[in-house]
Amino acid sequence: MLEFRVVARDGRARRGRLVTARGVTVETPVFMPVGTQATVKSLSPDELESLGASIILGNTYHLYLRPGAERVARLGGLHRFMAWHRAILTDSGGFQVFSLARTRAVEEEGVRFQSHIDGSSHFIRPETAMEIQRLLGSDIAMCFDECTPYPVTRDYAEESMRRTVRWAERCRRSRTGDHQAVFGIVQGSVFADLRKACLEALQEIGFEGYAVGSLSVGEPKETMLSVLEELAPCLPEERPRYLMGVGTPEDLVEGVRLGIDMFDCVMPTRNARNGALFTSSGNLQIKNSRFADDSEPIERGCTCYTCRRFSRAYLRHLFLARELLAYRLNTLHNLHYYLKLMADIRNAVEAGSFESWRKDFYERRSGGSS
Ligand SMILES: CO[C@@H]1O[C@H](CNc2nc3cc4c(=O)[nH]c(N)nc4cc3[nH]2)[C@H]2OC(C)(C)O[C@@H]12
Ligand SMILES: [Zn+2]
Repeated sequence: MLEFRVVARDGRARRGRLVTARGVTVETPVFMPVGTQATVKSLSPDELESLGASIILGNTYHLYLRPGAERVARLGGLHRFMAWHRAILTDSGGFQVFSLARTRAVEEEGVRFQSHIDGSSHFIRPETAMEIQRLLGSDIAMCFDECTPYPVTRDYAEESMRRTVRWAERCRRSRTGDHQAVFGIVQGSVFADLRKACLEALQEIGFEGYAVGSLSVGEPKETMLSVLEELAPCLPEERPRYLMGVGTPEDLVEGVRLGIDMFDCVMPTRNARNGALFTSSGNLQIKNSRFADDSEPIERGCTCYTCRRFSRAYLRHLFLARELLAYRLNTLHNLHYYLKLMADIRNAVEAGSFESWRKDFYERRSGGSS
């Protein structure tokens, strides 16, 4: 059984503690590095641990297609397979089928799609998605849902949300792994009444945590924030609240302000591989020629492995030369930035100084990118 306790509040912001059934403690608010194919790209599990990561995200869709969930189970499950012994949350495939598969057809029974890897045909039912996550052995499994694109008509959003609720019921009735918690995913696009109806239906079914889905799917920032403003306070107080696929550093700050506990996003790792580096005064693009002779670290005062040893000039050289070390050093810095941001946020909420911390955060960023 997943334990969760709110240990401090500051406005709507919450400081919490989540303990998985396997006994791993996750301090919240928390950012989950994305490890789609059983790896957080370019980093070893030891490096992830030294960065302070406590929980990472894996993907049902990808691991089902390759190397196969039964194979991972035969090899001891996902924790053993990737030698990550802290917590793992697996997304159900609901989003990936819609964002990655070559073709897809949604039916009441499930989703028919063609693999983005080799075009092979597949049919995933809610029960299949839960069986895959049971075989992977993640600590938290997500319901199989339909991620609604943006924008959609209200009729489409309602029909899709009702199907997501029926699928959630089937997921709840499915066999799950020992020590595995299941989170429901709230849908309803940008329609507050549909979002609330979905949440009520999911609470009727009963889940260990509640996620907000179908955001960070191309909608304007203010739309995402207004959906959260309305919905977050309705999410059960005593259960973890997870905002899927979010986001930028500012998104994390605003998400915490509105009462969210858990986040995941490809941004710190994907941007690292594209040379976009996060600093407290904004992003910098390392391939920019102004860094050619810059002996400074990415950010002065950053205590990450990369900033303690290497100059911007060296990182630019590696990136332009497409050296593998470029991706590793950039990823180490970006994930350190995200995980340290969340640690600072946890401290601020716990101290009751989140609003003044937030003001400083934006002041530092309005100083323009370094
Ligand atoms: C900023 O990063 C881009 O935006 C996507 C993240 N945004 C996102 N919204 C999500 C919604 C859902 C959902 O409703 N249900 C389920 N089960 N999972 C979900 C996962 C989601 N992730 C990343 O996905 C791509 C790779 C397209 O670019 C990234
Ligand atoms: Zn750094």
